[in-house]
Amino acid sequence: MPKLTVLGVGGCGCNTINQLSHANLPPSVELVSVNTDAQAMAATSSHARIQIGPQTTRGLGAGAKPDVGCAAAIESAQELSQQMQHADIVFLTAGLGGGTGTGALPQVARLAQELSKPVIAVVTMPFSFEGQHRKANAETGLQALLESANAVIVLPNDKLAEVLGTKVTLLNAFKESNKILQDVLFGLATTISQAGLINIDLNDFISVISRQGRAAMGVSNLKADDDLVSAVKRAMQHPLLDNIQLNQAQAAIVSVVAKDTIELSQYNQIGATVHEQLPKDALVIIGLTINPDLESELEIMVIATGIGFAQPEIQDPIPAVNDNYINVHNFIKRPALHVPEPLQTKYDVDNLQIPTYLRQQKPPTH
Ligand SMILES: Nc1nc2c(ncn2[C@@H]2O[C@H](COP(=O)(O)OP(=O)(O)OP(=O)(O)O)[C@@H](O)[C@H]2O)c(=O)[nH]1
Repeated sequence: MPKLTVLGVGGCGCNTINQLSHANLPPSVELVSVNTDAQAMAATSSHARIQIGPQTTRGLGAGAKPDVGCAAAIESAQELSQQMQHADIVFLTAGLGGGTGTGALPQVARLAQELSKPVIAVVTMPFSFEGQHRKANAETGLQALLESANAVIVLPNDKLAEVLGTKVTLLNAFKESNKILQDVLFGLATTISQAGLINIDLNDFISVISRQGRAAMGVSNLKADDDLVSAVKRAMQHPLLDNIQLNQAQAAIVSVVAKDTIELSQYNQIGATVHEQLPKDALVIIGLTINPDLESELEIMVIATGIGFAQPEIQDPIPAVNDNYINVHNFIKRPALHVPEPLQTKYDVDNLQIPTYLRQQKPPTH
């Protein structure tokens, strides 16, 4: 079974790993926490831990300096490479804007690239109220990452307030943002290892995710009397993702799970809707798995890759006051972000949930 290795780098990356470790992911997914901050990392639950840059940072974090994060990754390059060498696909995740994630993530992606591993990175951009300095750090880190990772999925933290409402707690908002990676991992791990009626194998995945650039990902399901075209579009436009131009995507992988009553016309419609959103010459791979016990009519997962670099958004939804105005950084520095209760959201949570067939799937036996 293909092995997916996920490295969460820095405070945000380790929060995500911690959350994933409670998510009952398939055994083919390996979770690794990577941090300069020894104390914060010790509180993260994962399969493996790598404290990077023990000489450079003495276990005390990178102090919001990306140069320090970068030096730490270089110092620990051997350990990082060893951890990734048996992976079939490498996932990287971090919050950009601080020191460790911003500086180390592009280095880790480069190491994975040297090992010829396909790399998907999922990163957050800081809230506007965290200030210009963090924002500029994050933009620089993102550019460096786009050069070394293949597919980069960007989640601007400002979208959390926009989509979830300003009353959502910070912990719940983070949980929702970290859940996107969880959905991707469930989708990928299960789809590649599952024999479908129309099969998607690891090589199909690699040919799609190897396209350099930004990426989009989403899942949705179709209930009785629902509109199929809207369900496909929902899977292609996750509300927490950065505004990206799907009409520039070079490739997409679409995994459809359906009851045995799926009609040929529905299958065609899914393909046609995905093609309509992408350039004419985009590579689209569609897999189909039949599951007679599915709760909904259909479940759709889409990953679109190779998207050109979108222009950064010009206006700040929340004006930055100064770098110390609200220090989210210190807030989230608390060890072991606990996993909060399910939250109420303004959008239709069902359409963003992990597909039922993935949730209900029993871990494969080796
Ligand atoms: N969505 C989300 N964003 C987070 C989370 N934790 C931190 N962030 C964001 O990520 C940015 C970077 O914070 P950290 O990950 O703590 O920083 P770091 O990479 O460890 O860097 P140093 O602490 O300077 O070594 C913050 O400015 C926040 O915008 C989280 O759990 N979820």
